[in-house]
Amino acid sequence: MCRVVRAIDWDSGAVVIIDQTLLPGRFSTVRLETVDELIGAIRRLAVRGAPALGAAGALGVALAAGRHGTETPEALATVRAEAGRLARARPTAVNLRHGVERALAVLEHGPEAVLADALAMLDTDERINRAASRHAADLLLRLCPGRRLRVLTHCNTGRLATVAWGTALGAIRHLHAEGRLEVVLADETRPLLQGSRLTAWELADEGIPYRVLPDSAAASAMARGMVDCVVVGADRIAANGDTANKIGTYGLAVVAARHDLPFVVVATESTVDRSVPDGAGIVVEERAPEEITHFAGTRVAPEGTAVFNPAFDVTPVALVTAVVTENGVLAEGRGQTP
Ligand SMILES: CSC[C@H]1O[C@H](OP(=O)(O)O)[C@H](O)[C@@H]1O
Repeated sequence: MCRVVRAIDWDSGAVVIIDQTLLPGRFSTVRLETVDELIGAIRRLAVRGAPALGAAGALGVALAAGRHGTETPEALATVRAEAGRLARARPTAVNLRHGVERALAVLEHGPEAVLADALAMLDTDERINRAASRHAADLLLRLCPGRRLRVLTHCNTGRLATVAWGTALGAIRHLHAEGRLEVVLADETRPLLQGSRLTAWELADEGIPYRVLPDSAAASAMARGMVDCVVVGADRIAANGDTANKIGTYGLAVVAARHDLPFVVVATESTVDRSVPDGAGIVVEERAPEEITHFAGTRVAPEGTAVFNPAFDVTPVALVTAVVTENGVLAEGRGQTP
Protein backbone atom coordinates (compact mmCIF):
# COMPACT_ATOMS: atom_id res chain seq x y z
CA MET A 1 0.00 0.00 0.00
CA CYS A 2 1.36 3.42 -0.92
CA ARG A 3 1.87 5.88 1.90
CA VAL A 4 -1.62 7.25 2.52
CA VAL A 5 -1.45 10.88 1.43
CA ARG A 6 -4.58 12.97 1.47
CA ALA A 7 -6.00 13.93 -1.94
CA ILE A 8 -5.77 17.53 -0.74
CA ASP A 9 -3.94 19.05 2.21
CA TRP A 10 -2.18 22.18 3.48
CA ASP A 11 1.57 22.63 3.91
CA SER A 12 3.53 25.78 4.76
CA GLY A 13 1.22 28.30 3.11
CA ALA A 14 0.23 26.20 0.09
CA VAL A 15 -2.51 23.79 -0.89
CA VAL A 16 -0.94 20.42 -1.71
CA ILE A 17 -2.80 17.92 -3.91
CA ILE A 18 -2.19 14.54 -5.46
CA ASP A 19 -2.25 15.25 -9.21
CA GLN A 20 -4.95 12.77 -10.16
CA THR A 21 -4.48 13.35 -13.90
CA LEU A 22 -1.17 11.43 -13.66
CA LEU A 23 -2.60 8.35 -11.88
CA PRO A 24 -2.24 5.44 -12.03
CA GLY A 25 1.06 5.70 -13.87
CA ARG A 26 2.65 8.36 -11.70
CA PHE A 27 2.06 9.37 -8.10
CA SER A 28 2.94 13.05 -7.80
CA THR A 29 1.92 15.90 -5.51
CA VAL A 30 1.62 19.53 -6.55
CA ARG A 31 1.97 22.70 -4.43
CA LEU A 32 -0.59 25.37 -5.29
CA GLU A 33 0.26 28.81 -3.91
CA THR A 34 -2.42 30.99 -5.48
CA VAL A 35 -6.16 30.76 -6.02
CA ASP A 36 -5.59 30.86 -9.78
CA GLU A 37 -3.30 27.84 -9.56
CA LEU A 38 -5.96 26.04 -7.48
CA ILE A 39 -8.70 26.93 -9.96
CA GLY A 40 -6.58 25.54 -12.78
CA ALA A 41 -6.06 22.29 -10.88
CA ILE A 42 -9.80 21.99 -10.20
CA ARG A 43 -10.75 22.66 -13.80
CA ARG A 44 -8.38 19.99 -15.15
CA LEU A 45 -9.52 17.55 -12.46
CA ALA A 46 -6.09 17.28 -10.88
CA VAL A 47 -8.13 17.58 -7.70
CA ARG A 48 -11.73 16.38 -7.96
CA GLY A 49 -14.65 14.75 -6.20
CA ALA A 50 -17.34 16.53 -4.20
CA PRO A 51 -15.88 16.42 -0.66
CA ALA A 52 -12.34 17.06 -1.90
CA LEU A 53 -13.67 20.10 -3.76
CA GLY A 54 -15.32 21.29 -0.56
CA ALA A 55 -11.92 21.19 1.11
CA ALA A 56 -10.42 22.96 -1.92
CA GLY A 57 -12.98 25.75 -1.53
CA ALA A 58 -12.15 26.34 2.12
CA LEU A 59 -8.38 26.04 1.67
CA GLY A 60 -8.52 28.31 -1.39
CA VAL A 61 -10.03 31.10 0.69
CA ALA A 62 -7.27 30.50 3.26
CA LEU A 63 -4.74 30.94 0.43
CA ALA A 64 -6.32 34.21 -0.65
CA ALA A 65 -6.62 35.54 2.90
CA GLY A 66 -3.02 34.65 3.66
CA ARG A 67 -1.80 36.28 0.45
CA HIS A 68 -3.86 39.51 0.56
CA GLY A 69 -4.59 39.88 4.27
CA THR A 70 -7.95 40.89 5.72
CA GLU A 71 -7.07 44.19 7.41
CA THR A 72 -8.55 46.63 4.90
CA PRO A 73 -11.78 46.82 2.89
CA GLU A 74 -9.70 46.59 -0.29
CA ALA A 75 -8.00 43.39 0.89
CA LEU A 76 -11.33 41.86 1.90
CA ALA A 77 -12.79 42.76 -1.49
CA THR A 78 -9.86 41.12 -3.27
CA VAL A 79 -10.21 37.95 -1.21
CA ARG A 80 -13.96 37.83 -1.83
CA ALA A 81 -13.48 38.30 -5.58
CA GLU A 82 -10.99 35.43 -5.74
CA ALA A 83 -13.30 33.30 -3.60
CA GLY A 84 -16.15 33.99 -6.04
CA ARG A 85 -14.09 32.79 -9.00
CA LEU A 86 -13.03 29.74 -7.03
CA ALA A 87 -16.65 28.84 -6.17
CA ARG A 88 -17.54 28.94 -9.89
CA ALA A 89 -14.62 26.75 -11.02
CA ARG A 90 -16.96 23.74 -11.35
CA PRO A 91 -20.66 24.73 -11.33
CA THR A 92 -22.32 21.40 -10.43
CA ALA A 93 -20.26 20.34 -7.42
CA VAL A 94 -22.02 22.23 -4.65
CA ASN A 95 -19.38 21.21 -2.09
CA LEU A 96 -16.98 23.67 -3.73
CA ARG A 97 -19.38 26.56 -3.16
CA HIS A 98 -20.22 25.35 0.33
CA GLY A 99 -16.51 25.16 1.22
CA VAL A 100 -15.93 28.72 -0.01
CA GLU A 101 -18.99 30.03 1.84
CA ARG A 102 -17.94 28.32 5.06
CA ALA A 103 -14.52 29.97 4.88
CA LEU A 104 -15.91 33.41 4.01
CA ALA A 105 -18.14 33.20 7.09
CA VAL A 106 -15.02 33.52 9.31
CA LEU A 107 -13.03 35.88 7.04
CA GLU A 108 -13.54 38.86 9.34
CA HIS A 109 -11.62 36.99 12.04
CA GLY A 110 -8.46 36.99 9.91
CA PRO A 111 -6.36 34.55 7.85
CA GLU A 112 -5.44 32.35 10.82
CA ALA A 113 -9.11 31.78 11.65
CA VAL A 114 -9.92 30.90 8.03
CA LEU A 115 -7.08 28.39 7.89
CA ALA A 116 -7.91 26.87 11.27
CA ASP A 117 -11.51 26.30 10.20
CA ALA A 118 -10.45 24.79 6.87
CA LEU A 119 -8.03 22.41 8.60
CA ALA A 120 -10.77 21.42 11.04
CA MET A 121 -12.92 20.59 8.00
CA LEU A 122 -10.17 18.32 6.67
CA ASP A 123 -9.93 16.56 10.00
CA THR A 124 -13.68 15.85 10.22
CA ASP A 125 -14.01 14.65 6.62
CA GLU A 126 -12.91 11.09 7.34
CA ARG A 127 -15.31 10.73 10.28
CA ILE A 128 -18.19 12.01 8.16
CA ASN A 129 -17.36 9.74 5.22
CA ARG A 130 -16.97 6.71 7.46
CA ALA A 131 -20.37 7.42 9.00
CA ALA A 132 -22.15 7.91 5.66
CA SER A 133 -20.53 4.84 4.13
CA ARG A 134 -21.30 2.79 7.29
CA HIS A 135 -25.00 3.59 6.95
CA ALA A 136 -24.81 2.67 3.25
CA ALA A 137 -22.98 -0.61 3.89
CA ASP A 138 -25.53 -1.59 6.56
CA LEU A 139 -28.37 -0.80 4.15
CA LEU A 140 -26.78 -2.86 1.38
CA LEU A 141 -26.38 -5.80 3.79
CA ARG A 142 -30.06 -5.54 4.74
CA LEU A 143 -31.12 -5.31 1.10
CA CYS A 144 -28.89 -8.18 -0.03
CA PRO A 145 -28.75 -10.61 2.93
CA GLY A 146 -26.77 -13.80 3.12
CA ARG A 147 -24.15 -13.46 0.41
CA ARG A 148 -20.93 -11.68 -0.44
CA LEU A 149 -21.87 -8.81 -2.67
CA ARG A 150 -21.02 -8.04 -6.25
CA VAL A 151 -21.18 -4.25 -6.26
CA LEU A 152 -21.20 -2.12 -9.38
CA THR A 153 -19.93 1.42 -8.99
CA HIS A 154 -19.31 4.41 -11.24
CA CYS A 155 -16.55 7.01 -11.39
CA ASN A 156 -14.35 7.43 -8.31
CA THR A 157 -15.76 8.03 -4.86
CA GLY A 158 -12.84 6.93 -2.71
CA ARG A 159 -10.10 8.68 -0.80
CA LEU A 160 -9.08 10.50 -3.99
CA ALA A 161 -12.54 12.11 -4.25
CA THR A 162 -12.74 12.93 -0.55
CA VAL A 163 -10.09 13.83 2.01
CA ALA A 164 -10.13 10.28 3.34
CA TRP A 165 -11.97 6.92 3.17
CA GLY A 166 -14.61 7.76 0.56
CA THR A 167 -18.35 7.70 0.18
CA ALA A 168 -19.64 4.97 -2.16
CA LEU A 169 -16.20 3.42 -2.25
CA GLY A 170 -16.13 3.85 1.51
CA ALA A 171 -19.17 1.57 1.72
CA ILE A 172 -17.29 -0.94 -0.42
CA ARG A 173 -14.31 -0.67 1.95
CA HIS A 174 -16.60 -1.50 4.91
CA LEU A 175 -18.04 -4.52 3.07
CA HIS A 176 -14.59 -5.79 2.14
CA ALA A 177 -13.25 -5.37 5.67
CA GLU A 178 -16.16 -7.48 6.96
CA GLY A 179 -15.79 -10.24 4.39
CA ARG A 180 -19.08 -9.32 2.71
CA LEU A 181 -17.69 -8.29 -0.69
CA GLU A 182 -17.17 -10.72 -3.56
CA VAL A 183 -16.11 -8.26 -6.27
CA VAL A 184 -16.38 -4.64 -7.33
CA LEU A 185 -17.46 -4.00 -10.92
CA ALA A 186 -15.95 -0.58 -11.67
CA ASP A 187 -17.21 1.33 -14.68
CA GLU A 188 -14.24 2.81 -16.52
CA THR A 189 -16.23 6.08 -16.61
CA ARG A 190 -15.56 7.82 -19.85
CA PRO A 191 -14.32 10.23 -20.96
CA LEU A 192 -11.81 10.89 -18.15
CA LEU A 193 -11.67 7.29 -16.86
CA GLN A 194 -11.98 8.00 -13.14
CA GLY A 195 -13.01 4.36 -12.74
CA SER A 196 -10.30 2.52 -14.63
CA ARG A 197 -7.58 4.97 -13.52
CA LEU A 198 -8.51 6.01 -9.99
CA THR A 199 -10.98 3.51 -8.53
CA ALA A 200 -8.91 0.63 -9.87
CA TRP A 201 -5.76 2.23 -8.40
CA GLU A 202 -7.38 2.56 -4.96
CA LEU A 203 -8.82 -1.00 -5.01
CA ALA A 204 -5.61 -2.59 -6.29
CA ASP A 205 -3.63 -0.75 -3.62
CA GLU A 206 -5.76 -2.40 -0.91
CA GLY A 207 -6.17 -5.84 -2.47
CA ILE A 208 -9.92 -5.40 -2.96
CA PRO A 209 -11.12 -7.66 -5.82
CA TYR A 210 -12.40 -5.73 -8.81
CA ARG A 211 -13.07 -5.88 -12.52
CA VAL A 212 -13.17 -2.83 -14.79
CA LEU A 213 -15.87 -2.72 -17.47
CA PRO A 214 -16.84 -0.32 -20.23
CA ASP A 215 -19.66 1.96 -19.12
CA SER A 216 -21.64 0.46 -22.02
CA ALA A 217 -21.33 -3.05 -20.50
CA ALA A 218 -22.95 -2.17 -17.17
CA ALA A 219 -26.50 -2.81 -18.40
CA SER A 220 -25.48 -6.21 -19.77
CA ALA A 221 -23.74 -7.10 -16.52
CA MET A 222 -26.97 -6.40 -14.62
CA ALA A 223 -29.06 -8.28 -17.22
CA ARG A 224 -26.72 -11.31 -16.93
CA GLY A 225 -27.09 -11.49 -13.16
CA MET A 226 -23.52 -10.37 -12.41
CA VAL A 227 -24.55 -7.52 -10.07
CA ASP A 228 -26.25 -7.52 -6.65
CA CYS A 229 -26.41 -3.74 -6.18
CA VAL A 230 -25.23 -0.43 -7.54
CA VAL A 231 -23.63 2.20 -5.31
CA VAL A 232 -22.59 5.66 -6.49
CA GLY A 233 -21.61 9.06 -5.13
CA ALA A 234 -23.07 12.51 -5.73
CA ASP A 235 -22.02 16.00 -6.68
CA ARG A 236 -25.24 17.82 -5.81
CA ILE A 237 -28.42 16.51 -4.21
CA ALA A 238 -31.60 18.58 -4.52
CA ALA A 239 -33.98 19.02 -1.60
CA ASN A 240 -36.22 16.22 -2.88
CA GLY A 241 -33.34 13.74 -3.30
CA ASP A 242 -32.83 14.11 -7.06
CA THR A 243 -29.09 13.52 -7.51
CA ALA A 244 -26.49 14.93 -9.87
CA ASN A 245 -23.57 12.59 -10.35
CA LYS A 246 -21.03 11.61 -13.00
CA ILE A 247 -22.50 11.23 -16.50
CA GLY A 248 -23.80 7.69 -16.92
CA THR A 249 -25.31 7.46 -13.43
CA TYR A 250 -28.87 8.07 -14.67
CA GLY A 251 -28.59 5.18 -17.13
CA LEU A 252 -27.36 2.90 -14.36
CA ALA A 253 -30.37 3.87 -12.25
CA VAL A 254 -32.79 3.11 -15.07
CA VAL A 255 -31.28 -0.33 -15.70
CA ALA A 256 -31.02 -1.11 -11.98
CA ALA A 257 -34.73 -0.34 -11.63
CA ARG A 258 -35.47 -2.50 -14.68
CA HIS A 259 -33.73 -5.43 -12.94
CA ASP A 260 -35.03 -4.53 -9.45
CA LEU A 261 -31.49 -4.11 -8.09
CA PRO A 262 -30.77 -1.77 -5.16
CA PHE A 263 -29.39 1.59 -6.31
CA VAL A 264 -27.87 3.52 -3.42
CA VAL A 265 -26.39 7.02 -3.48
CA VAL A 266 -23.78 7.72 -0.78
CA ALA A 267 -22.92 11.33 -0.03
CA THR A 268 -22.27 13.78 2.76
CA GLU A 269 -24.74 16.38 3.98
CA SER A 270 -22.40 19.03 2.50
CA THR A 271 -23.43 17.77 -0.96
CA VAL A 272 -27.12 18.47 -0.34
CA ASP A 273 -28.30 21.77 -1.81
CA ARG A 274 -31.61 22.57 -0.12
CA SER A 275 -31.89 25.79 -2.11
CA VAL A 276 -32.71 23.62 -5.16
CA PRO A 277 -36.16 22.01 -4.82
CA ASP A 278 -35.53 19.26 -7.38
CA GLY A 279 -33.11 18.12 -10.09
CA ALA A 280 -34.46 20.57 -12.66
CA GLY A 281 -32.62 23.33 -10.83
CA ILE A 282 -29.19 21.68 -10.90
CA VAL A 283 -26.73 23.26 -13.36
CA VAL A 284 -24.83 20.53 -15.24
CA GLU A 285 -21.23 21.34 -16.16
CA GLU A 286 -20.42 20.99 -19.85
CA ARG A 287 -16.81 20.16 -20.55
CA ALA A 288 -14.39 20.66 -23.46
CA PRO A 289 -14.99 18.83 -26.77
CA GLU A 290 -11.40 17.60 -26.75
CA GLU A 291 -12.27 15.20 -23.92
CA ILE A 292 -14.42 13.37 -26.50
CA THR A 293 -12.62 14.04 -29.81
CA HIS A 294 -9.22 13.01 -28.41
CA PHE A 295 -7.95 10.03 -26.44
CA ALA A 296 -4.65 10.22 -24.53
CA GLY A 297 -3.79 13.31 -26.56
CA THR A 298 -4.49 11.71 -29.95
CA ARG A 299 -7.37 12.88 -32.14
CA VAL A 300 -9.89 10.06 -32.65
CA ALA A 301 -12.78 12.02 -34.18
CA PRO A 302 -12.63 14.05 -37.41
CA GLU A 303 -11.79 17.73 -37.35
CA GLY A 304 -14.90 19.79 -36.74
CA THR A 305 -16.76 17.02 -34.87
CA ALA A 306 -19.49 18.48 -32.64
CA VAL A 307 -19.89 16.83 -29.23
CA PHE A 308 -22.25 16.57 -26.26
CA ASN A 309 -20.04 16.35 -23.16
CA PRO A 310 -21.93 16.96 -19.92
CA ALA A 311 -19.82 16.03 -16.88
CA PHE A 312 -22.88 14.94 -14.89
CA ASP A 313 -26.47 13.83 -15.22
CA VAL A 314 -29.41 14.01 -12.83
CA THR A 315 -31.09 10.88 -11.47
CA PRO A 316 -34.68 11.38 -10.24
CA VAL A 317 -35.09 10.20 -6.67
CA ALA A 318 -37.91 7.89 -7.87
CA LEU A 319 -35.22 5.68 -9.42
CA VAL A 320 -33.08 5.64 -6.28
CA THR A 321 -33.48 3.03 -3.54
CA ALA A 322 -31.99 5.44 -1.00
CA VAL A 323 -29.81 8.49 -0.71
CA VAL A 324 -27.62 7.96 2.37
CA THR A 325 -25.54 10.52 4.26
CA GLU A 326 -23.74 10.57 7.62
CA ASN A 327 -27.17 11.15 9.18
CA GLY A 328 -28.65 8.00 7.65
CA VAL A 329 -31.26 7.68 4.89
CA LEU A 330 -31.91 11.17 3.50
CA ALA A 331 -34.41 10.17 0.80
CA GLU A 332 -36.04 7.05 -0.57
CA GLY A 333 -37.35 6.43 -4.05
CA ARG A 334 -38.10 2.89 -5.07
CA GLY A 335 -40.13 1.53 -2.15
CA GLN A 336 -39.34 1.26 1.53
CA THR A 337 -35.82 0.35 2.50
CA PRO A 338 -35.82 -2.37 5.23
C1 LIG B 1 -17.32 11.40 -3.51
S1 LIG B 1 -17.82 12.56 -4.68
C2 LIG B 1 -17.30 11.83 -6.13
C3 LIG B 1 -18.09 12.29 -7.32
O1 LIG B 1 -17.36 13.31 -8.03
C4 LIG B 1 -17.09 12.81 -9.31
O2 LIG B 1 -17.08 13.80 -10.28
P1 LIG B 1 -15.65 14.38 -10.79
O3 LIG B 1 -14.74 13.19 -11.00
O4 LIG B 1 -16.01 15.11 -12.07
O5 LIG B 1 -15.16 15.30 -9.70
C5 LIG B 1 -18.20 11.81 -9.58
O6 LIG B 1 -19.40 12.44 -9.94
C6 LIG B 1 -18.28 11.14 -8.23
O7 LIG B 1 -19.48 10.45 -7.98
